[in-house]
Amino acid sequence: MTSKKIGFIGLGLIGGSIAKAIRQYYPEYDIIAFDKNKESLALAVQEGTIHTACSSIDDNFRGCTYIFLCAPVNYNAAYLSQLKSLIDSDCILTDVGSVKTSIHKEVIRLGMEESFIGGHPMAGSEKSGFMNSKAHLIENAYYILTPTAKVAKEKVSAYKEFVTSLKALPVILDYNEHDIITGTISHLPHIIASTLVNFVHDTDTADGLMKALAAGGFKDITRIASSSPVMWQQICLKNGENISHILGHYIEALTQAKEQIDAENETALYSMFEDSRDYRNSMPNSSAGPIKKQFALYCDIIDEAGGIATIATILASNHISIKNIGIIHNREFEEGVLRIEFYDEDSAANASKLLQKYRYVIYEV
Ligand SMILES: NC(=O)C1=CN([C@@H]2O[C@H](COP(=O)(O)OP(=O)(O)OC[C@H]3O[C@@H](n4cnc5c(N)ncnc54)[C@H](O)[C@@H]3O)[C@@H](O)[C@H]2O)C=CC1
Ligand SMILES: O=C(O)C(=O)Cc1ccc(O)cc1
Repeated sequence: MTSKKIGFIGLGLIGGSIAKAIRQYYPEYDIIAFDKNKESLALAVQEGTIHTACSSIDDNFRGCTYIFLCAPVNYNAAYLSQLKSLIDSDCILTDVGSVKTSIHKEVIRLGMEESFIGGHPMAGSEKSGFMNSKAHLIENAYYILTPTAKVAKEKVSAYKEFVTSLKALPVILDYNEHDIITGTISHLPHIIASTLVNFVHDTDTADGLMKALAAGGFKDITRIASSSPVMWQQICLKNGENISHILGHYIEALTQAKEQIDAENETALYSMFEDSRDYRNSMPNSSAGPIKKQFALYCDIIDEAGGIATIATILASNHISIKNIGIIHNREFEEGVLRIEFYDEDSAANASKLLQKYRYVIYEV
């Protein structure tokens, strides 16, 4: 296998996760990175994810097979001009930004279309930073590619194959269409989550009862309100036109709901909840969606010191890796149960069998 050099500009949640996936599947590749956060770079070198921490976008980036732009969207576009003189004709320049039209316009303006294939992994979370990055993050997730009109078909095929080899699912889209679709299914929900959280903050009682009583439903639909403010500020600025248009339609939908409530329109209100339930339930629960399928099981544990450690030891000694573990309390599990999340379906199934053998009560929801 030939060793290749891959460059990263921005090594946070997404850049770090892709770099870790490359390290896992291509241990011989040379990975270099520049990030304004020196601590992230030092950690990445220390963990063996990257070989070279660059202090700027310098000559180290010459000779890269792929360069990934993984900073917030404004910065990705701003770095293109610096890269122009560093890349050769074989290099595939790509990004992971949540908005595509703005970076494509800059690529066209700079005459870099032959090198650029836009990218957007539909995976991630409200967390940010290299310390939260994981090699598994993009596994089984759709990975949108937006090639320019002038990039060679061979480059697109090679890049598609590379994305597939990292266990993601490439999907080719036009960059304008991308921004309308993600504006609706990703940018709008983030705005709804943030405005809803701020609305509760602003209208809460003096003793903070709303905050204290907020239940599972509120928390389910507002998880993403904890996302990076700089990232979302830049997404809103760069996809502003689409988002404004989509928000306008969404406000009409809210107004309609208000009218149905004011008119006590029983049929319309029932239909609203029936339609949403049916459509939501028809969405594939497989991992091929913006939010990856979670492979979790729930387990009753004896409320005593060391209970979690015992389970973790049983699983670890059977080579089953835990992705996440924690006690949850909600209406479904009033007493509180241990939720254990795994990286894949097989691990969850094996863990369930194993723990039942040890007489644990397991719920698979
Ligand atoms: N967070 C998510 O779930 C997803 C994010 N994206 C996109 O990925 C990109 C990165 O997002 P995350 O990794 O989540 O954010 P992050 O905040 O975890 O990482 C961004 C990294 O870029 C670095 N950075 C910021 N400004 C920089 C600059 N001027 N020069 C060099 N480095 C700089 C930061 O230090 C940080 O390490 C964004 O463009 C975002 O739109 C795409 C898919 C999912
Ligand atoms: O955490 C979630 O559910 C997300 O929606 C993550 C996310 C954030 C930004 C993107 O461009 C894509 C995915």
